[in-house]
Amino acid sequence: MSLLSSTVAAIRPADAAAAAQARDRQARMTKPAGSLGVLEDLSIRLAGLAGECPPPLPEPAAVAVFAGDHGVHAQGVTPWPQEVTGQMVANFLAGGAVVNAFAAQMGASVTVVDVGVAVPPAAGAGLLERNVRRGTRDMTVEPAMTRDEAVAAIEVGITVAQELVAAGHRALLTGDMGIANTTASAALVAAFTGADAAAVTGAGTGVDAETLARKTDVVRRALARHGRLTDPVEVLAAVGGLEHAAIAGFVLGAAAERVPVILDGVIAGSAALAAAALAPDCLDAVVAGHRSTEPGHGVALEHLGLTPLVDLSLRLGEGTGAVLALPIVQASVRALRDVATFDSAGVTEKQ
Ligand SMILES: Cc1cc2ncn([C@H]3O[C@H](COP(=O)(O)O)[C@@H](O)[C@H]3O)c2cc1C
Ligand SMILES: O=C(O)c1cccnc1
Repeated sequence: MSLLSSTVAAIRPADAAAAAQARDRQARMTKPAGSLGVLEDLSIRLAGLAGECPPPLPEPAAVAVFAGDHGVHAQGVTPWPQEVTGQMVANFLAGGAVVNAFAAQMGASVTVVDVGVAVPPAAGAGLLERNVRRGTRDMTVEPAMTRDEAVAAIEVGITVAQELVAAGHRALLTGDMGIANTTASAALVAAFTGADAAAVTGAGTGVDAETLARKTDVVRRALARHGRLTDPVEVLAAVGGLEHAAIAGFVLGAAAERVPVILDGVIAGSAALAAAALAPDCLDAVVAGHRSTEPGHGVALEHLGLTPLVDLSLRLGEGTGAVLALPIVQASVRALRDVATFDSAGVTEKQ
């Protein structure tokens, strides 16, 4: 059996008994019932995922930044040159990017994975070199990847998740780097949700009105070029990116390991649509870290039935929004684990 098939087969639904235990404990903790709002639901979900109440604290945490380039860059969908992807990979490794600063603040490690960079930096300390090909093909002309390339990139993501869990991590966070990848993200969201190109295509790194119109047309042409696709791997291969495929695999790998995975922005949201189409139960492991300003991100989250934890008008990627949500996820478990009950603390309950 392939790694993808065995991983999908290993994904099981949440444990209802552990979730019920967590729900019961939330009602007995020394606070008015329901007063922790979304954090109560989150702790119940994480208990169901772990199959025990309380679940393990989601730490240590690891961000995996998957980097890849895009043939659709040739269509003028972003003002940034393609070589910025590889240059930013070097910046992540040197600790100089925003995700490094946020990860240092939150006590998370940063792992950088070259799954499809066109011009990678010279082999540097710490880079996971798992390059499947040096960038995708132009989706407006032909499928961005072959099916085999898409599966290989998915399996890179699964393997990285397995390696991080084997190293002791108990929270996985998605990160991305890939100039032009908001175009592929928009195409994936449209393909998986049926939304119109105009409803899911956004400004990305900050394109002008003319570029946004061209980008929307590129997404529309790519969707028309590939027709209606139903198989999730075919969708990824047609209009996705190597980092999208790897992030889909990373989500599946985390779910199979029953470790929570916190999603970043539109790149992760669009990749999660593919993961959920391959194994719907993987969503029990998924936490939406934040909502980015990209319109396709809100559409993806709604389709997945996920509520983002923070909404700070970020539009960066790299894993930054996922890292900001990490302490909220950790606090939800800490409360379930450490807060006394009315009985144990001798606090009188309401009449
Ligand atoms: C310096 C720099 C750092 C970044 N960090 C993340 N992105 C983000 O922007 C890119 C997607 O936007 P678009 O589709 O408009 O090209 C991705 O690489 C994403 O991670 C960056 C972009 C730049 C330029
Ligand atoms: O939603 C995101 O994460 C995003 C938005 C713009 C550019 N890069 C990433």
